[in-house]
Amino acid sequence: MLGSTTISCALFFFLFIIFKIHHRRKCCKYPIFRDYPFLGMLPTILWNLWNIHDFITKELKKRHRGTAEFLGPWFTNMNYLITSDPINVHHMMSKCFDNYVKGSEFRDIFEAFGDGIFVADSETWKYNRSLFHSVFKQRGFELFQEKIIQNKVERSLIPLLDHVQEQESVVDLQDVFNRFTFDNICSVILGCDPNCLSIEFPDVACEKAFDQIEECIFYRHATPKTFWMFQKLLQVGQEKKMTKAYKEFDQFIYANIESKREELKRAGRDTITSALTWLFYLIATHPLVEAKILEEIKENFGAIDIGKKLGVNEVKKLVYLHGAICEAVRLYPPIPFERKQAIKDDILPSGHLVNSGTIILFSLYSMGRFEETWGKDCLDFKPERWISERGGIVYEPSYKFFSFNAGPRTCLGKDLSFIQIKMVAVAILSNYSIQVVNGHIPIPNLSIVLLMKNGLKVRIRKREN
Ligand code: HEM
Repeated sequence: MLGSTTISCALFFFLFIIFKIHHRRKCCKYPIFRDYPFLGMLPTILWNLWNIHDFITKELKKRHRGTAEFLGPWFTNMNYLITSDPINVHHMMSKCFDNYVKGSEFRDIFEAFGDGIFVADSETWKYNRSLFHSVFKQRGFELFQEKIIQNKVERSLIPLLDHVQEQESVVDLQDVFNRFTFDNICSVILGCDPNCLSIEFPDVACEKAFDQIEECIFYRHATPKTFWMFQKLLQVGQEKKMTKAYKEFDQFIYANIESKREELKRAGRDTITSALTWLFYLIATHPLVEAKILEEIKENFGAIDIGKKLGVNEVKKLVYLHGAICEAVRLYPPIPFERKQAIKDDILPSGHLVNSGTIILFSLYSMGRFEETWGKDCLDFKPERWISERGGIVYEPSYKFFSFNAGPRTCLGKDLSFIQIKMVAVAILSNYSIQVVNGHIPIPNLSIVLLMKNGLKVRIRKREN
């Protein structure tokens, strides 16, 4: 009797597995990886996690219109449609904007960002957006930023770099930029400068805590929700780190202001740090580009002495430098992937079916590296790409150059970012030459902001003006 029950159960189990495998194959017309029984496509992701952005790019390039489906382990909701097709981006970010939202699962994953503009949808988002818009688009805000950055460059950045070059020591430029942008954002939001950028390189617990939060959010994308919720309940693994970091970060914020501003910190600090770090890496490894940037600075402003500070209006004239920044954020987008969820069923221009509730992942990293979009030299660092025959800046539609998002949710800090990056780049490049330490290989980190895992180790030398 027991024997026949066991056999029936085993048969039922076997048939269930066959049915499930068959059903998943039928539903998933454009798989990105091999779909293993029970574990789905997760093993391939975990195996290649160390190199995830390049790996996904390579796989997407082989798929129809750079779009494919990812199925997570059985009985989880971890199913994504991944795309890097600009026409799909235009469809979801602009044409059918109302059908693609951040959604409640996004808010769960990004809970550390509270209910701010980055996670909000519909009316809450509209309200937040108009609030931020009214601040960022004021001329006074631009000038306020200009003053803060000029002060920071003159009083902290230049003295620190002078000190480093006198000592002939190696410095982590990414750490320098992190401290610079952290001081800057605290000055803007909190009205006080924590002075993290100083020759003592003080330990800043709050800053590290924020990096930790971003790393944990990245892992939540690569883990089934039930799994990370369970980890959170038991307070183990990444989730334990997340809670600790969150407490530390909150202590700092509450000690300084009453309302939380995590979202602005992500916008204003990490993205700029990322853009500056990759930009300097690319410039340091492309001497011809460096020479052209210096030439442009010289042509516009003559020889620049250490104390000379360029303002908003001056840096706007630097077209070649603008092209170099566009190239840096095209090849290394500070936010390497984005996520949306469909409200209703839809069909994408690429022909892929979207069911209500489908989660879409946009690989911004892959989008900057597609030959169909950027041509055969898509992997080259080529600021000339952004300069028109008449010497102006080439305009590329945001659904193609997606690093600052597209449609109604386009980044509100885009113009401000170019100004900040240019001011810092001119101050450094006109005073110092940068050499990446021999053998230092920049490895992208695993986080929601694309930084270098081991920083950017460089030596600096004073320029003979
Ligand atoms: C190189 C620098 C930057 C890059 C590449 C960048 C990129 C982006 C991207 C991709 C988004 C969409 C994020 C998402 O929806 O998940 C975004 C949104 C946003 N960014 Fe930036 N950002 C940069 C700098 C800044 C700065 C300096 C600020 C302001 C101080 C800022 C303010 C915002 C705001 C407020 C949003 C939300 C817009 C909305 O949802 O309506 N960003 N940014």
